[in-house]
Amino acid sequence: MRYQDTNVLLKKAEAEIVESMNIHPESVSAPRSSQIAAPLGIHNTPAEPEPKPNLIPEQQKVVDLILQGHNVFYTGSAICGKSTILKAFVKQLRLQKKHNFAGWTPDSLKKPLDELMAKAHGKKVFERFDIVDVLVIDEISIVGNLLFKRLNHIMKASRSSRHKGRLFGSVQIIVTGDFY
Ligand SMILES: Nc1ncnc2c1ncn2[C@@H]1O[C@H](COP(=O)(O)OP(=O)(O)OP(=O)(O)O)[C@@H](O)[C@H]1O
Repeated sequence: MRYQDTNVLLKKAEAEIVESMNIHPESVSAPRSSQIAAPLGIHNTPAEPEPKPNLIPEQQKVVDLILQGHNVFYTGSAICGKSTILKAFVKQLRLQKKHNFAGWTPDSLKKPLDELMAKAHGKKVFERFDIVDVLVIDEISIVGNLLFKRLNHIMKASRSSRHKGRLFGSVQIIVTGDFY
């Protein structure tokens, strides 16, 4: 989006300069256009990745609560900065070597509960479940209540004895998304 905007600006600036210099637009070749644009500080180079924005206090507060280990649900209208929060705390959790991936796909959860329970007791999945510290669920508006309940059920049953029976097997739950 930003890259497109830059191109529009570049074209506009070029047209204005061409007009003021009384040059016929078709006679302006590509290399010349970049020479014209450069003095204006507009460069026709590929877009660089956007720098990470500094979090505003509300965003930082959510990140802090998550890093303190709270279960958090945060929401807000489209493009209000939810993913920016997510990227910030996932980065921090990774630095703390916390595991946040249980290895499930949405398809896994379509399977019968018994099958999922049995798998969750299998060595590999069990090990993965057991080391999970944080479960992050994005786009919560498309996650049905039943799926959420099943997930709780399976995690309660599959985590090792010290976490067994506790809500989501004591895994920290972060939920985000919007309903707009
Ligand atoms: N604190 C901030 N300062 C400056 N820009 C920010 C800040 N937080 C977010 N942004 C910018 O706002 C835009 C939208 O942010 P983000 O993608 O995090 O929103 P979102 O709520 O996740 O959007 P969506 O609802 O589409 O998933 C991005 O370009 C992002 O870089």
